[in-house]
Amino acid sequence: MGVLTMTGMTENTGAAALEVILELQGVEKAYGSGSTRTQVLDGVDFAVNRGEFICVVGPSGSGKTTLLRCIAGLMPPSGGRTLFEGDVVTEPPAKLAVVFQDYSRSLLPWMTVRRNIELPLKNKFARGERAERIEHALRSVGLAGKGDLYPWQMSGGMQQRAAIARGLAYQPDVLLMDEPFAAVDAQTRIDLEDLVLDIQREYNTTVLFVTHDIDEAVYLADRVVVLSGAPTTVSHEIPVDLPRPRDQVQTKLDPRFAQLRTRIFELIQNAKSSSVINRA
Ligand SMILES: Nc1ncnc2c1ncn2[C@@H]1O[C@H](COP(=O)(O)OP(=O)(O)OP(=O)(O)O)[C@@H](O)[C@H]1O
Repeated sequence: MGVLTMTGMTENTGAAALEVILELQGVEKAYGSGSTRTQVLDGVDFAVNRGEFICVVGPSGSGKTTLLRCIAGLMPPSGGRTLFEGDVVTEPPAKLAVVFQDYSRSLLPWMTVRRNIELPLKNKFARGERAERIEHALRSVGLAGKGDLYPWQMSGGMQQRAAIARGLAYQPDVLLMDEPFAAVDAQTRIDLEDLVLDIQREYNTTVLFVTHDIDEAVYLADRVVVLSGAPTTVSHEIPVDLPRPRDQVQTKLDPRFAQLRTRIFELIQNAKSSSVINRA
C-alpha cells in the first residue's frame, strides 16, 4: 500500500526502484485558440520510478508549471496522457500531493498550522489517525510543538515547512514540488533542501521537483529532466551519479558536481536560443 511499506531502501540510488510509478506519454498542452493558440508542451515523454528524485529544469516559460499541473490532474492535457500507478490521470490522484512555491497563499491564515494540515485528511481518516499523522508530519519537518501557531506567526521558511507537512501527512506516493523554495532566503533554502532529502529517505516518497536553480537540481536529484524551449519536449535526461547521502559542502566540492552543473547549464542555454515562444 503506502510509501512506508515499499522497497525499504535507506539510500536511494534510484537503481533499486525499477517500478514505474509515473509515466508521461506524449503530453501536449496548448493555451488559447485560433490565432492566439500557443503550443506550450509538444509531446513530453518520460517515466519516473518509484522512490526516485527527479528534478525538472528548463528555460523560463518552457512550461514546467504547466507540465506539473497536467501531471497533478489539475488541468487536462491537450494531447497525450499521464499514467499514475498505471491509471490515466483525469483528476488529482489521491496518492499524490503538490507543494507550490507560494506558501503564503497555500496555507489558510485563519486556521492554525495543525488545522491546515488536517484539512485534506478530513473525511478520509478517523480523528485518532489524523492526529498521529499530523504530529508525525510536524516532527518530520522540524515543527514539533508548533501546530497551534497561525501561519502569520511563522517565518517564511516555517510556513513552507508547514506546507510540506500538509503534503506529507497524506503520506503520498508521489510529491510534486513546483519551485518550492524560490521565495525563501538562501540559508533557509539550503535547510529545506536537506529537509526534503531527509523526508524522501524516511518516507521513500517519489519526488518530482521543478526548479530554476541548476545547483539545486544537481544536489537533489537522481536524474535531471531538461526541457527544451517551448514548444517543449524533453531535451535530455541526465543521471546524477553523485553519492548519497548528499552534503551541502562535500557534494558541491565534487568535480562531478561541477561537470553536471556545466552540462545542464549549456543545455538550458541552447534550449533558450531555440525557444519559439521566448524569441517571439
Ligand atoms: N492559463 C494560461 N493561459 C494562457 N497562457 C498560459 C497560461 N499559463 C501559462 N501560460 C503560458 O504558457 C507558457 C508556459 O508557462 P509556465 O508557467 O508553465 O512555464 P514555466 O516554465 O513554469 O515558467 P517559469 O520558469 O517562468 O516559472 C508561458 O508562455 C505562459 O505565458
